[in-house]
Amino acid sequence: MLSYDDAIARILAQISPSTPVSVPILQSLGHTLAEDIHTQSPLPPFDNSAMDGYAVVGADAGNASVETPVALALLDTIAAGGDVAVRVTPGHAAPIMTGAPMPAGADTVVPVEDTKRVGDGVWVLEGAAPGQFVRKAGEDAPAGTLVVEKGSAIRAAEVGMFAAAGRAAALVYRRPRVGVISTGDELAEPGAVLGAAQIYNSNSYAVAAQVLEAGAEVAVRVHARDTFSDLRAAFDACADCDVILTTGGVSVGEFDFVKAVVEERGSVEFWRVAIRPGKPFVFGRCGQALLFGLPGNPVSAMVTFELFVRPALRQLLGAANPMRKIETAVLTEDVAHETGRRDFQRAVVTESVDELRVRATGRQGSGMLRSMVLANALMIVPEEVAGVQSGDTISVIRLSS
Ligand SMILES: Nc1nc2c(c(=O)[nH]1)N[C@H]1C(S)=C(S)[C@@H](COP(=O)(O)OP(=O)(O)OC[C@H]3O[C@@H](n4cnc5c(N)ncnc54)[C@H](O)[C@@H]3O)O[C@H]1N2
Ligand code: MOO
Repeated sequence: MLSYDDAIARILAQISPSTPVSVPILQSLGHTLAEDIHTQSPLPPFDNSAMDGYAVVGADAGNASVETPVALALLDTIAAGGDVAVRVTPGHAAPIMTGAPMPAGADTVVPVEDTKRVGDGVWVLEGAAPGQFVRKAGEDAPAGTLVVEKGSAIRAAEVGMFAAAGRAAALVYRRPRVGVISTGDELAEPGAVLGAAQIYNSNSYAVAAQVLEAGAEVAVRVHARDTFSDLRAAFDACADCDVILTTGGVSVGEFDFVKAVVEERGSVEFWRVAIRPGKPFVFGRCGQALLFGLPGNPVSAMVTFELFVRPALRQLLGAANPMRKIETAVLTEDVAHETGRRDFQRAVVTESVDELRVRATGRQGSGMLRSMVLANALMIVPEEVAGVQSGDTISVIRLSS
C-alpha cells in the first residue's frame, strides 16, 4: 500500500499555484501575494513632525532650560494636511501638529510639553537636540523599495502596507473553487427529523468548513444518494470546480460508486494509503479538476482532508510551504499502536515552559467526531512502531489555522 509520504508527494507534484487575480486590497487578506509590491514614493513622502509642538531652527533651542528660557516669535500654525507656505527663520517658531509637513527653514520640533505660551510668543523651556522629532522622508522606505515580496502571506500589516504604498488592488493567487459532494442514503440534513436508520450529514459541513479555513471557496455543496445516476448528477454540478471532494462511497461496500464514476469522468490515480484513519482515500482527476475521495467516517473525512486536501489547496493558493509544521511533544500517557499503517491520533497538545506535551483525546473510533472536537492536534505514530510510552517524544501537527 502507498505510504503517506509517497501519496502526498504524488499529489503536490501535480499542483502549481492558480492564476493570479487582482483584488481590492482588503479582499487580499489571507491570500498569498502573486507580485512584488514596491513603494512608488518615499514612505513617508515628506519630512514631517512626530509631535504636536513648534517647528524651530535647531540652533535656537539647544541651550534652553526653565532657568534660561528661549523666547521665540510665533508664525502661522501648520496642521496635518495643511499649508506648507510658512518659512521659519532664527528667533521664530511655527506651531506644528503631528504629521504636518516641516516648514522650510526648520529642522527641529519642540514638543508642546517643553514650552509655555507667553504673550504672543512662546518660551522654550527644555534644550532641544537639533533634528529631534522630525520624521525624515523615506525613513520607513525610500521610493522603489520592495516592501512586500511575492509569495508573502497577506496579513493585516501587509494590507496596510499596500495602502501606504498607494495600491488600491493587489495580485493574489485565485481561490480554488471547490465542490463538496456528500454521499449516502442514510443521510438527513441538519434541522430535519431523523428517520429510522438515518444520521445527520455532518461531513458536508465539516469538510466545507475545512475548505473555508484553508482559504479556498466552496463553490458547490451537494448531496448524492448511493446510485450511479445521483452521483453523476452531483459531479455534473461540479463541472466548473478546480477541486472536487467526495465523502463516503470509497470503500468496498456494494454501494460504493465513487471510484467508478471518477473512472468514467477521468481517472483514479491511487486508492488506499497506509494510514489510520483514512485508508480508503482516493486521489484522481475529473477533467481539469483534482478529485479527492474522502472516506465517509466523519473523522476519516476530516483527517484525510487535513493530510491531503489542505496541502493541495494551500499549494494552489501559492503558499510557500503548503504543509503544516511538524513539532515534537512529550507523551504524557502510553499509546497502543498496531503496526503497518501510520496513525494520526486526535490529540491535545499543551505548552509547558520548555516543551510541548501531548495526550490522545480518548477513544479514537473513526466515527467518533467528538475526538476531533476535543483535539487541537494530530499525533503521529509511525508505521513500524508497536506502541509508544509516557515520556517518549512524538511528532505532532497542531491544527489551529
Ligand atoms: N469490508 C471493509 N469495510 C470497510 C473497510 C474495509 O477496508 N473493508 N474500511 C472501513 C473504513 S477504514 C472506512 S473509513 C469506511 C469508509 O467507507 P466509505 O468511504 O465507503 O464510506 P461509507 O461506507 O459511505 O460511510 C462510512 C461511515 O461514515 C458515515 N458517513 C458517511 N457519510 C457521512 C456524512 N456525510 N456525514 C456523517 N456520516 C457519514 C456512514 O454512515 C458510515 O457509518 O469503510 C469501512 N468499511
Ligand atoms: O479510514 Mo477508516 O478511517 O480507518 O475508519
